[in-house]
Amino acid sequence: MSSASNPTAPHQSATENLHVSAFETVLSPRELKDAYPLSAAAERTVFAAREAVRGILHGTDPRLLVIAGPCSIHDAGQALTYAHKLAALRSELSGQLEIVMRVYVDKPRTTVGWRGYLTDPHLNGAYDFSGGLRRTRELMLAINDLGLPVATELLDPFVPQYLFDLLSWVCIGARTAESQTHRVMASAVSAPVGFKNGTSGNLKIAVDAAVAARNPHAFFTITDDARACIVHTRGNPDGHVVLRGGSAGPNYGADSVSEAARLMQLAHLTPAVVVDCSHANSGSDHTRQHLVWQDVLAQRQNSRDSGNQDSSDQRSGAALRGVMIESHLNAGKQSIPADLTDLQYGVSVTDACIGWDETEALLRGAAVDGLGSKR
Ligand SMILES: O=C[C@H](O)[C@H](O)COP(=O)(O)O
Ligand SMILES: C=C(OP(=O)(O)O)C(=O)O
Repeated sequence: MSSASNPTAPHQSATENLHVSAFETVLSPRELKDAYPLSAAAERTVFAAREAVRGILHGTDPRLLVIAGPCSIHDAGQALTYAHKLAALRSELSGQLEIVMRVYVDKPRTTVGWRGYLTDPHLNGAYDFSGGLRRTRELMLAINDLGLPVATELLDPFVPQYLFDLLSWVCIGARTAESQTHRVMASAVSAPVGFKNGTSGNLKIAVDAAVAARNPHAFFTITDDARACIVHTRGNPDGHVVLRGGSAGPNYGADSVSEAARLMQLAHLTPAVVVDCSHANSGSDHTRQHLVWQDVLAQRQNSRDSGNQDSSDQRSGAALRGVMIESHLNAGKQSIPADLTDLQYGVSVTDACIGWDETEALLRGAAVDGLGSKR
């Protein structure tokens, strides 16, 4: 497989490339897929998980979608250790929960910071994209091969061409849900896509994004051979809303969920909501994620117990289809040290995560009768 070529200095004129220091070629999607082809086992995982997630979102499968995993991947070995644990729990709890692993490799930043395993796999600012693409595809394949489906945030508009076939659930994040580039890209995604509310807490951004992505579009991208092309899409019918809180505070409560459901209904979308227990819903304090988690479960329970079909509890519980947690092998977070041998094992290098023991306890606690079981 060819790899990235050496960076070349750009042609500079009075009006061009004034702020560009180098161009560097990168491997094509086909080269990457030839090196790491979709295995039969991974294809089965992805196909079945997408069907299951669609069933949950559209209300034909009563189980709870759970998206769990690190805020960001920074070490493939540690991610696989986590995946083995989660895969075992997924098969044990599959009657009640559809568990998908967060494998987030392209991180949006508020200003600057480490941009993720795909962009900077060596965590040193070298931006070895080709190495990051190889490592990411190899890791996502290995996780799918375990029978554990993969969820990720799509940030860079060309990256999906390299990974689409491995993804069972996709997120468009709070910083990009209002971006047309991301909305039209989502219209092409073969998996269900969740749109987050804006960092301000603006919920309409997410609903508008799902409406935009449901429609056909045409946009610039690259073919498998990395030629520039226009792709024409049919629209994604499985867009939904992910509530992550905002600058005014959390938005996981019954009133917020019910308002999201109302706006989705008005827009002729299936009212399907996923609650992110982290980010502004926990004030980025991992020790508070369990409070959000318990509230989501209580809303689902209340909805089942409530006789009043028009109550806010009933509406919110009925719309709540999924929950996301940021979870790693060990709790907390760490800064990336100058000497990478100083990294603590299994601890997030971006937002703080809960540890494995708490993750297992939360997942087992959710898999109780009455919250939705596969018949
Ligand atoms: O999910 C991770 C972070 O919340 C997101 O990447 C933004 O991080 P930052 O505000 O630290 O840049
Ligand atoms: C960046 C993330 O979330 P948000 O877009 O909600 O900030 C994330 O889930 O990693």
